[in-house]
Amino acid sequence: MNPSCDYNNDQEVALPESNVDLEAIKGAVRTILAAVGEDPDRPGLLETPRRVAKMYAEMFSGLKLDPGRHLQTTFPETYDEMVLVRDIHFASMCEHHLLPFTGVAHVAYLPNGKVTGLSKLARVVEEVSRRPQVQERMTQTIADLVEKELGSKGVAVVVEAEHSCMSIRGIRKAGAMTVTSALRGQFKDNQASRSEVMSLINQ
Ligand SMILES: Nc1nc2c(ncn2[C@@H]2O[C@H](COP(=O)(O)OP(=O)(O)OP(=O)(O)O)[C@@H](O)[C@H]2O)c(=O)[nH]1
Ligand SMILES: [Zn+2]
Repeated sequence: MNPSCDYNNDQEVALPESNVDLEAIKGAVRTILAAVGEDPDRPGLLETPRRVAKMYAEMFSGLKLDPGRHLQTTFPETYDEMVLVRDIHFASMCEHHLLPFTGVAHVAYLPNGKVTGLSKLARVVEEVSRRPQVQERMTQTIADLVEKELGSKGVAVVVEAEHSCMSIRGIRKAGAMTVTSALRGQFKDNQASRSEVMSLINQ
């Protein structure tokens, strides 16, 4: 770790202190540049290791955070119908190729005596997305956090994403969308609830 890094003062994005080892990433990027036949010391590439290190600090900023903490802001409410926040945009990193997968998450829950702030559901998606992972695990992680922290009677999470490891390399199928879902409680067990949430998500 490099606790003395000054990237935390960057205006673009607030990063948790020392969430990655910036110096190690810079060294690794130099090695990769040399390995692909580039000259890491040519002027156009001199700043690239620093930029890439900063990018990874941002893309992996959720690794050491507990996204569940956002859901601890709750308000007692008797409202017991579904709450759905649709189209929460995210960018995550596929753990197989370290290439982005991007798309939207839809998060629904059935309150159990309390509701959380709507932005907190988006904060959970944002923070969970900032890790290297597969889409299936990201989907489950969000559902598990909402179920655990809110004690919800039902949770449904649907994630739709395009994986650049499938669109710009390999099989090169741009536009192919991957859809994953995680259902908990009533949304899993009750056919009518499940149909209702899925039809609202797909509207
Ligand atoms: N299930 C799942 N697979 C993913 C995800 N992101 C990437 N992959 C897949 O991970 C697989 C890795 O397969 P490998 O055969 O080990 O790697 P590869 O030779 O680079 O595979 P190709 O992409 O087919 O060229 C690929 O099929 C990717 O499409 C994800 O979020 N979930
Ligand atoms: Zn991949």
